[in-house]
Amino acid sequence: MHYHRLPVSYEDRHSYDILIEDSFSALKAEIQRLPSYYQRVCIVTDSNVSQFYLDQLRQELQGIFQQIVVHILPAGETSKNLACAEAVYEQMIEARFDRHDLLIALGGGVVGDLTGFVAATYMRGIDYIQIPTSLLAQVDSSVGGKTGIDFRAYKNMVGAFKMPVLVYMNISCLKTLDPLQFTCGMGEVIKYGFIQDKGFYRWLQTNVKRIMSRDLPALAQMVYTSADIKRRICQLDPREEGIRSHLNFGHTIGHAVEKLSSFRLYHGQCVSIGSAAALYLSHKLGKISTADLKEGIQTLTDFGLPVSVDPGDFPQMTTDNILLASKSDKKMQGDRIRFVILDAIGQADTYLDFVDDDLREAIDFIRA
Ligand SMILES: NC(=O)c1ccc[n+]([C@@H]2O[C@H](COP(=O)([O-])OP(=O)(O)OC[C@H]3O[C@@H](n4cnc5c(N)ncnc54)[C@H](O)[C@@H]3O)[C@@H](O)[C@H]2O)c1
Ligand SMILES: O=C(O)C(=O)C[C@@H](O)[C@H](O)[C@H](O)COP(=O)(O)O
Ligand SMILES: [Zn+2]
Repeated sequence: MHYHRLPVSYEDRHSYDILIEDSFSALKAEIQRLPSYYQRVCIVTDSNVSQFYLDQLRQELQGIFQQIVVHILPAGETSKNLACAEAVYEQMIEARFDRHDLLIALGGGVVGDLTGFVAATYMRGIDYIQIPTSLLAQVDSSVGGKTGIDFRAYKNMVGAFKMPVLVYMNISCLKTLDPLQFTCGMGEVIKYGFIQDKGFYRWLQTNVKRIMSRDLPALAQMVYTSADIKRRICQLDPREEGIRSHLNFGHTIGHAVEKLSSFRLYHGQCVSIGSAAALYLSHKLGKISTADLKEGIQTLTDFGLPVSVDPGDFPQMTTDNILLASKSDKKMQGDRIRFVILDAIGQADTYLDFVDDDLREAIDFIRA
């Protein structure tokens, strides 16, 4: 049994726990430990995850709630929009949900971000629990309370910070994740090595086989270390006023590529491509060696991640379009991009002084 409890404290007097388990069996007790009593719950999930885990979750929740409502979204990024959020509001209004009821997000980052956003906005805010089932959601999106939706294909353009009351991870769920989606999660995992923890980066490099074969103890260690790194950063800076921006490593050009692919490329793949560009720029500044750059690219590749886009597959991915889209992400300071670079492997910083030609060079590096 893998059992870890990681408390996340924020804004002086608030906190929630992250539970890392290998089943759902401790969930009921964890909900009963929460300080509030909830009459009703709405489980938001998607069309894939519901087939694997909805019945199990319902069983676990028997006897805690007077009513269990379920909302199933079509799986995938194209559901992370206002219309899908509205459909959840409608169902909650029909079932007469009020602020004392609860939402549960059962699924990947799409379900988690959207459910968190509904929780932040329904009647000006109700409680929600994250039950992340994808690797990406366990290592990243379920922690830290960044919630939101895409708006007119702009990634996460509308959203709110809303902390969950509990994050419950069952790492056994990772067994049913398809290989491509598993790889996507690795894009965010490797990010933690790059920005924060060289020892973890080395551990990942020496454990590729165990991780890719989903050896449960290896996954437990990896999910724990990742969630712990994210937890520590979010505790220091819950609203991204400083160090939390380091979690955006790979995301400026990554979000641009994700948008221009019309979400045909997955978030984790785009983070990997964006990381390759950010490694290139860190090298250009003389912060990391040529060997570090090559090794970084190799590490991403070893976990099956892409490090470039083929403009033949995506004709709209011109250098200028990627540059323009990078500038329309949320990380502008005046007319300059707040770009996350590495000072060294395991140490991130932000840099404001890239000119368009620097960025074009990095974009050309990832346009294979
Ligand atoms: N809020 C944050 O801090 C944060 C952090 C990182 C990413 N994100 C967001 O998260 C989203 C990406 O999350 P994702 O990669 O989990 O995508 P996702 O939610 O679309 O899940 C990926 C796919 O895996 C399926 N799936 C999930 N768990 C499964 C399981 N256990 N077994 C079988 N299938 C399963 C889903 O149905 C989906 O088809 C993006 O929208 C991204 O912007 C948010
Ligand atoms: O939690 C954070 O902070 C992150 O930046 C984590 C990222 O992996 C995640 O993709 C996040 O949603 C990006 O945030 P955004 O503000 O750039 O949309
Ligand atoms: Zn991300």
